[in-house]
Amino acid sequence: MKTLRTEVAVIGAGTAGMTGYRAAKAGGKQTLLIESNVYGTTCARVGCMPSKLLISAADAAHMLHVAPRFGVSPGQVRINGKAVMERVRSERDRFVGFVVESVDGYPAEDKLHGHARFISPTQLQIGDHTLVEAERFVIATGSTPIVPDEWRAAGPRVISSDAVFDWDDLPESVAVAGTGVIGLELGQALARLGVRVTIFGRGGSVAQLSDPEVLQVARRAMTDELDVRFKTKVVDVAPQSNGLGVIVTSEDANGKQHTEQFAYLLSAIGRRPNVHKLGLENTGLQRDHQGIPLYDPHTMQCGDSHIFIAGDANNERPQLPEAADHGRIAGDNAARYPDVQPGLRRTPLAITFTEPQIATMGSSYSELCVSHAGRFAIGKVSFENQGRSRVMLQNKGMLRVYAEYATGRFLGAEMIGPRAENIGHLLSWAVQAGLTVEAMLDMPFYHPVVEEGVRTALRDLAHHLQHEPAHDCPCVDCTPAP
Ligand SMILES: Cc1cc2nc3c(=O)[nH]c(=O)nc-3n(C[C@H](O)[C@H](O)[C@H](O)COP(=O)(O)OP(=O)(O)OC[C@H]3O[C@@H](n4cnc5c(N)ncnc54)[C@H](O)[C@@H]3O)c2cc1C
Ligand SMILES: NC(=O)c1ccc[n+]([C@@H]2O[C@H](COP(=O)([O-])OP(=O)(O)OC[C@H]3O[C@@H](n4cnc5c(N)ncnc54)[C@H](O)[C@@H]3O)[C@@H](O)[C@H]2O)c1
Repeated sequence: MKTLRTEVAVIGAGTAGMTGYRAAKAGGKQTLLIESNVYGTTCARVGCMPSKLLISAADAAHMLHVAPRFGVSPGQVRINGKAVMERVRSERDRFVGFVVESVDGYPAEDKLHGHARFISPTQLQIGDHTLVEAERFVIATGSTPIVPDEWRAAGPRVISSDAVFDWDDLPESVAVAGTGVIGLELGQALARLGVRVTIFGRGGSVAQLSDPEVLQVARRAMTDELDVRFKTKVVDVAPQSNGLGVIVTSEDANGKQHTEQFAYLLSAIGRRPNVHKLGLENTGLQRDHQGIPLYDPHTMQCGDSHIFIAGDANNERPQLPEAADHGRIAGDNAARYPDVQPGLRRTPLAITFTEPQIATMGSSYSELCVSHAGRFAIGKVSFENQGRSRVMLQNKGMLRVYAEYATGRFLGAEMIGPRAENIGHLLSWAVQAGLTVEAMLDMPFYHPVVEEGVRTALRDLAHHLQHEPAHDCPCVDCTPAP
């Protein structure tokens, strides 16, 4: 076995790992980037980019579907599944190509291929070929979709999101398990592209929402358009005898079972951080119940050790911009160690690209019920009669905004509605800037724009801050039942 020595070893060449590698190099350290799979990152290969490509095709189909309501008739709509998937794959390959080009630009001696595993706090074994000795480490190993073993046993027609973007045609039908971000984004996109889709949600959750009023509106918006069955569990999955599909048995809240056939079952029930085959038991690090090392979210340092953890691997906020921020902080601190410094953490912002879009920014309702119980007020707006939303036939949804009683400081918001991706930015910037509701209402609002709906919600919030008692949370943990 070959032995390599380096100052910093970065495990995983995804977004967090690549950013971490560049930060450690910028800190003047000899750095080795270790990757077990192909280069290209989860985001570009099987995540953010191909999913948004599929959603854009679905948006185009949907626009034609609603056009007659404006008096515009597009004629007979045909969806060419092969052409849809061809564009998804070719544009995806283009994005992946840019990432691979970046990695190609790194010096050859900085890269190593193989699965890394700690065999001591300062040593990694890479496959069966190399021993790496390093002074500091960045764990940036990402996450893996969860597919329960009993579903996987039904064969190759049980898939995760990874498989969707390699299809060369759209299937006739897909059962989706999970009403989280992936289940709803992909489920709605496929349904809008003419695929027969049923989405099973074992509870009542909708993506990342926690506000009960927004959740209620979101459930209605989803069930109005899609076959979403809340409070319905997938209890059995078997292969079809011809091997061309799966037989899915589900059970609703009354215990009633239903058996249906689909071409695929897409498991979208969450992703697990890749910390289990890493030999972390050989590092001496303290770990939580999921096996993730305890770390400081401002420095990414695990305990007071020379090991840092970034991106989906730490499961804090499994999103692309966070992976990049984590990676930068971890790589920088690995280079500076032991002089570790807090890095820039931004206000939380999460966007789900369904239609209506879903956005949460700043502190969520469920977080405020814990941190500010009895000390925050709520304002809201429904988009049903909001002028511009109605003009665009996108008048569905609700925004709820939160502020602190004593100071009037804006704390966060949850919404489903039109242009949530833009409103999400606006409101998360306001949280990060520490604005009060009063200061936000002094800002310009044009006409007619969806942001006038934000103003309505803020005016309502200002009123509640002045005249009403503090919002009393009905529950301590408001997360919907799983
Ligand atoms: C379908 C889907 C859609 C998404 N859409 C969005 C979106 O719209 N917006 C958004 O912000 N986020 C989105 N995300 C989330 C986003 O893709 C991830 O948060 C982000 O890519 C995580 O980056 P990472 O660097 O932590 O992990 P990754 O990019 O997965 O990198 C981890 C790397 O580590 C390697 N590795 C693992 N273990 C080892 C080991 N032991 N040795 C060596 N190498 C190892 C892996 O092979 C992998 O290359 C989406 C995710 C999915 C699945
Ligand atoms: N637009 C985006 O930013 C975007 C898009 C896709 C994915 N992502 C990231 O990827 C992560 C993973 O997405 P996801 O949708 O897989 O996870 P998720 O955590 O968003 O949703 C998982 C869903 O599965 C349900 N569930 C869990 N266990 C189950 C079981 N045994 N049976 C049935 N249902 C079960 C949960 O109640 C939940 O509704 C997200 O947290 C997100 O950060 C982000």
